[in-house]
Amino acid sequence: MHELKKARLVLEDGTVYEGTSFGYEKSVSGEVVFYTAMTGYPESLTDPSYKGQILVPTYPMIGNYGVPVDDERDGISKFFESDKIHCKALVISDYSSRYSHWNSQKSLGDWLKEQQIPGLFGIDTRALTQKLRDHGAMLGKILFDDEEVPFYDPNKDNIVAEVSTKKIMEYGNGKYKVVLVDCGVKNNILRCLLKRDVTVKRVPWNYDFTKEKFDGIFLSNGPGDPARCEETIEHIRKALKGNTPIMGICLGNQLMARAAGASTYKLKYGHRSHNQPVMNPGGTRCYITSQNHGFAIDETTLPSDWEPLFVNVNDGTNEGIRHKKKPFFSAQFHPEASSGPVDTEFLFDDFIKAMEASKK
Ligand SMILES: NC(=O)CC[C@H](N)C(=O)O
Repeated sequence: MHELKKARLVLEDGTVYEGTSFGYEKSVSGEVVFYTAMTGYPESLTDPSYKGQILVPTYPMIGNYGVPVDDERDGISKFFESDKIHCKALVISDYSSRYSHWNSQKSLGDWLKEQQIPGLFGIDTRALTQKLRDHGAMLGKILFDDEEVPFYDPNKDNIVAEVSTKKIMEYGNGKYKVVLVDCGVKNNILRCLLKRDVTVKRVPWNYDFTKEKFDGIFLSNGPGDPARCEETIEHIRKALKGNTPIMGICLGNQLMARAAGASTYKLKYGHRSHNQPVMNPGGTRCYITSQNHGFAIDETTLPSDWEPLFVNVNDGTNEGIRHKKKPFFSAQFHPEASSGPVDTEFLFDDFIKAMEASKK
């Protein structure tokens, strides 16, 4: 039988975990982050917001439902969130080489090999997660044999430029014309817009959309530190002077805040899961949300014409903002939730209503 290869995960504090390779055999480095969702690895691996990160799911059994077929509808992948895997590597506890699902086409290990992404199993991901929770997010590297690679911090680079579309793309033929600023957009944002009678013009992260007329402006999710997206922030700052409705998600929320004059900061270890509770400040209803972020808005720095829209019930951090008078709002969590609970998809309806109201 083919000997399974061993490899090491080395953290910046010197901790070493030994695991067994089930993906591509290549030494890599990035920011090590954990997520506690039980399902959704095809969606998470293809989420451009994980660019530069080594992903650690805490759920112990991964791979058991394989990898879906790569079908398209209207030019958009049906089951993936983008056209490739974006994270640097996957570190898990137990790998299921035998998989079963009506829609599966290949094993997770084969997919990782094809996409040249390393995967390690046999690592105590719960112990690793406790370490990351105590210490905060850490840099790490996966090393094969005697290979050496330097530590790499994705938050120091403008990685949005690497995942954003290089060319302008148009989708749908709906009533509302929306410009989608692609900072690393997840496909489900496109799907959620298109099913609501929208025509989408998808543009690169640094495209000056303020020179054209749209019914709405959409700011996507994306990887890395929002402070690195100065060009996008500059364009949003101009758009905030007008009245065209703007909605933002995750990185889009952070960029909206920075354009408004607020600041963002890095959370100790971030929110990555399917069960993050959020509430409207002073509200009575709780929404369960899907999240994947390491940065957050410092609510105390919001200018007086803005207000918090959602707050995280676990740690009290800000989860969204809105302008007090103009139709601008954004969420730190993922209302498009792929994967994850769909409690907050109504925010897309709110965006449509805002466009409808501003057309009148
Ligand atoms: N999913 C996202 O858009 C993430 C936003 C940002 N990169 C963060 O980690 O906070």
